Amino acid sequence: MKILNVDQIRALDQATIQHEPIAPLNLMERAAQGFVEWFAARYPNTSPIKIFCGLGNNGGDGMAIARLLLERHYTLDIYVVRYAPRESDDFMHNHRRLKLITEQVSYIELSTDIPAIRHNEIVIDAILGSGLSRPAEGIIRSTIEAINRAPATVISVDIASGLFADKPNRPDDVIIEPDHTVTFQLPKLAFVLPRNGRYVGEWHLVNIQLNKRYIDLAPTPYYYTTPHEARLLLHKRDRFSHKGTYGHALLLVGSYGKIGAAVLASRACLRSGVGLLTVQVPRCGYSVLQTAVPEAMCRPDGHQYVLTGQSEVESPAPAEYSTVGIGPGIGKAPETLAMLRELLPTLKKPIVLDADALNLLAEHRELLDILPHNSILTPHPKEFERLTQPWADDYEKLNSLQAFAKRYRVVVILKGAFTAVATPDGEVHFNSTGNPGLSTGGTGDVLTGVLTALLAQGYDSVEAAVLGVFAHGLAGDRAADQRGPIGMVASDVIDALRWD
Ligand SMILES: NC(=O)C1=CN([C@@H]2O[C@H](COP(=O)(O)OP(=O)(O)OC[C@H]3O[C@@H](n4cnc5c(N)ncnc54)[C@H](OP(=O)(O)O)[C@@H]3O)[C@@H](O)[C@H]2O)[C@@H](O)CC1
Ligand SMILES: [K+]
Repeated sequence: MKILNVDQIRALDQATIQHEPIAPLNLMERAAQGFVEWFAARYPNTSPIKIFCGLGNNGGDGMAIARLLLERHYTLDIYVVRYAPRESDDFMHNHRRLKLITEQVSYIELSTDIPAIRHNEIVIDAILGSGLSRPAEGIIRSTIEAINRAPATVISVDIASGLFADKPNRPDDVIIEPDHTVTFQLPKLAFVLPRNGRYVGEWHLVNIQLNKRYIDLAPTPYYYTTPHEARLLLHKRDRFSHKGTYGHALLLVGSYGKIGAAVLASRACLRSGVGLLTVQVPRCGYSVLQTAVPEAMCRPDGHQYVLTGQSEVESPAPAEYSTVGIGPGIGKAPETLAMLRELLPTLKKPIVLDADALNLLAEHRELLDILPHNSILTPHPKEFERLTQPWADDYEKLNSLQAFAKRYRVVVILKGAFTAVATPDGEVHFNSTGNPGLSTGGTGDVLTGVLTALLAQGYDSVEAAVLGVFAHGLAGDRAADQRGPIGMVASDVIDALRWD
């Protein structure tokens, strides 16, 4: 699913009006109906509601929503924040229509007009929408502050008032902090950026049949992976396939005290459909791995405690495997750095790099230039910062992510809520699965195993990254259902992986 910017959203609105064709007012009505249907399904009881409307089209939506809620017999106090002399045409029309069925519309011009909000109330925020052109000031600011102070449930229409949809706010901007945002059809970039968490809450999409052709043609680097899209990426298994069909992966993982990471990555790789798996661990990990992961072949490293890449066991060179996954638990020993230096130039196919492999790249940046093109890097934000530089806000981080992936022709998976997959072509795919329970030791090792398995099976790097991140997050969601987000551990995520 595409994520469009504010100018495109406005043009999409116009394209829908022109080509459907539909009158602007009817499109607003459709948006309001969509919101009210969502609302009624979620809050069937008539809790008292306070709705705050601005004077633009977001306020117009609010006026129409107020009318539709009254028709459904909700108990409603309606407020218009009169911050300017100007009102949009569609606001005016819906204001008039509302006044035909109720006298009870109050106007907020001074702080003393702002009502007290009680804890059992629901606040609907329709003050400012995607037309925000400057930070909220004056009476809008005071109203937002009062709503944020209130102990009520807050639901924003389209976007929290005061939040820019596609560019950074200033740190001292006053923005609604909703429990839910109900937005129209497509997510906004602001929704998937971590620092906006409190200004978005849980967000929900309401389909209002905006012009499909415009959406299909609109250029954007930003996408949000839906379950349907993820499923389309999944390769079907051929009935006549055999284990050779699904590749032979090599994992270079583990060091003394971190053999667990090797076990997790290996188990996840096997649970993600790899045909054959060989795991190279330092000698101290040999018995552990052979016992904990009997399905994998193990080639013990020549070194007792860290990886050097040497092995006493006869086996093919890493370049002969379908792919290689390097990083979980490897540490940063000089021998391991030397291994990386020697290994990288020999590899021609994309590989997966994680954890200390990334930290070694950050400390020895010349290695970045010899990464096989289309390799997948899986940093968390701190690791990515070490690879690049600190950022002032999420938008700067996003630019830096896109620039890095393009420059080194790699796929970068920046982990977090709405994990971002940046491609060498400059696209970013935000993931839709996962939960805070995944912030626990070992889940990154699991992801490395998953991605290594997908590359080994012949997925291209972008598909592997988008699908792998989605499936990993979904497994995390299933694990959280079973165990709760606090009690779940990385092994639960492996057990919850499913590929159908
Ligand atoms: N696109 C779609 O698909 C659909 C969109 N729909 C709805 O339309 C909404 C967008 O409507 P919108 O463009 O009228 O914007 P909105 O935010 O209501 O108001 C802008 C007004 O406020 C003003 N203003 C801005 N910032 C300000 C500030 N800090 N302090 C004070 N004033 C400020 C600004 O003034 P100006 O910048 O011109 O000076 C302008 O007058 C969208 O969020 C959704 O709810 C649905 O109905 C149908 C489908
Ligand atoms: K709003």
